[in-house]
Amino acid sequence: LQNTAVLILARGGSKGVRLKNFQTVGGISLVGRSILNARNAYLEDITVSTDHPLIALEALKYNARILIRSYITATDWAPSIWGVEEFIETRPDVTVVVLLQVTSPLLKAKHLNLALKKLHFPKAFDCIFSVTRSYKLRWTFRNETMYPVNFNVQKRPRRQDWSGDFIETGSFYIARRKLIESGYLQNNK
Ligand SMILES: CC(=O)N[C@H]1[C@H]([C@H](O)[C@H](O)CO)O[C@](O)(C(=O)O)C[C@@H]1O
Repeated sequence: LQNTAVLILARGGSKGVRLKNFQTVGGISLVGRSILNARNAYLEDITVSTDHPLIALEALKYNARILIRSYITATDWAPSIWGVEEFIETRPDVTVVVLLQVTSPLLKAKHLNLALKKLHFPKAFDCIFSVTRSYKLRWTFRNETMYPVNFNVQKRPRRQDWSGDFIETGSFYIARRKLIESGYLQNNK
């Protein structure tokens, strides 16, 4: 049986927008929105990992659990996986982690549910994350030269010629414990 937990990483020290995770969209804070999104997807085990008292209070207001984030995992240079690893260390019972990013407040509970179903069917996948399909033809600039990234200039694909690229939306990352324990949120399985 799977023990699915939602994790929301919401540190206080955001660089771009001050106390970003506490900012509101339509009168509800980003942290609050993530918690409500999880709950609307029938996920009850919700933890907000933070290093900031105001964010912790906000999370409590929505009846989420709090994890006091360590200094290291709350720094500017810490990747999310560190915060996820810190969380599962405190929760040996958890087998699946749903990482919700507060920067995607418009996530639909329906999509989160579909993703969770996909984790188990048609087979047991290690991870599921949110992407959008893109047919945009991309170029990169390296060593003073432009290079096509995802197509061949001599054989430019038409939209109907290929299945496109998948771009992470950053909305959610679902991963099984064993994958996280190996140090990653994603693989191709
Ligand atoms: C799970 C994860 O890796 N989250 C990372 C996200 C996603 O890569 C991005 O949302 C994808 O669109 O980007 C950051 O917010 C960023 O670059 O500032 C850092 C954060 O650690």
